[in-house]
Amino acid sequence: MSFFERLKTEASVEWRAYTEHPFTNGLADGSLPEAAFRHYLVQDYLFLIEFARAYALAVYKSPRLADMREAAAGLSAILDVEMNLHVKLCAEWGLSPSDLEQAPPAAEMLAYTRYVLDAGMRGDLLALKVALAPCVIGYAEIATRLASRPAADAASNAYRVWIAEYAGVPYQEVAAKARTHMEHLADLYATPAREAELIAIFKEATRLEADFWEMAWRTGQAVA
Ligand SMILES: Cc1ncc(CO)c(N)n1
Repeated sequence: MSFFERLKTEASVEWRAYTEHPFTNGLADGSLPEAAFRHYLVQDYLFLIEFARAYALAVYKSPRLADMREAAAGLSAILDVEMNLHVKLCAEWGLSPSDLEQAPPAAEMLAYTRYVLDAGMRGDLLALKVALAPCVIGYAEIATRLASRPAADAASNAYRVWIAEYAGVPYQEVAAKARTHMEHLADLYATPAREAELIAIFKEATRLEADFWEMAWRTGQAVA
C-alpha cells in the first residue's frame, strides 16, 4: 500500500466526512444554497492566500533544489491559476479582488491555515506536505467524484464551473504531482517511528477540511 493510501486508511472516518460532506453533494446536483457557496468562496480566497504562504514555507523547508521547484510550482498554481476562478466567480456578485482580500476571516479558515502553517513550521518538508495533502489531493478526488454525476455539468447547475475547474486536467495534474512528490519524500524521510506523527497531522488537516465545508454549509442552512 502506498504512503498516501495508508494515511487515508488510518484516517478513513475523517476522510469520508470530508470528501462526502453534504456540501459537496450540493455542488454536484446544484442544490447548494447560493449563500453557502458565496461564503465558502470568499473564505476560500483568504484560505488560498494563506496556503500560498504555506507553499512559500515549503520552498524554505526544501532540502533539495528539486523540492524547491516543486513547492514554487505549487505556489504559482495557487497565485496564478486557482485564485482566478475565485475572482471570476465572485465578480458575478459584484465582489472585487480587494473586497475579497478585506473580507473578515472566519474562525474555521484561520484554524485550518494556522494548523498547516504550524505543522510546517515545527516539522520538516514531509510533515508540511502531509498537512497540505488533504487539500490538494482531496479536492482532485472530490471533483472527480462530483464530475461523474449527471447533473454536474448541466447548464442549470450554477456550480458546474467550479466542478470543471477541479476535475479538469490542469488541476488533476497538480494534484497527481503533489501525490508523487509526497510519496518520494515519504520514501526518504518517513520512518516507522514517525508514522504515528504523520498520521495525526493528516487526520487533523482532514478534520479541518470537513469543518471548512461545515462552516459554509451552516450559512446555507441559516438562510434557507
Ligand atoms: C479549503 C480548501 N481546500 C482545498 C482547496 C484546493 O486547493 C481549496 N481551494 N480550499
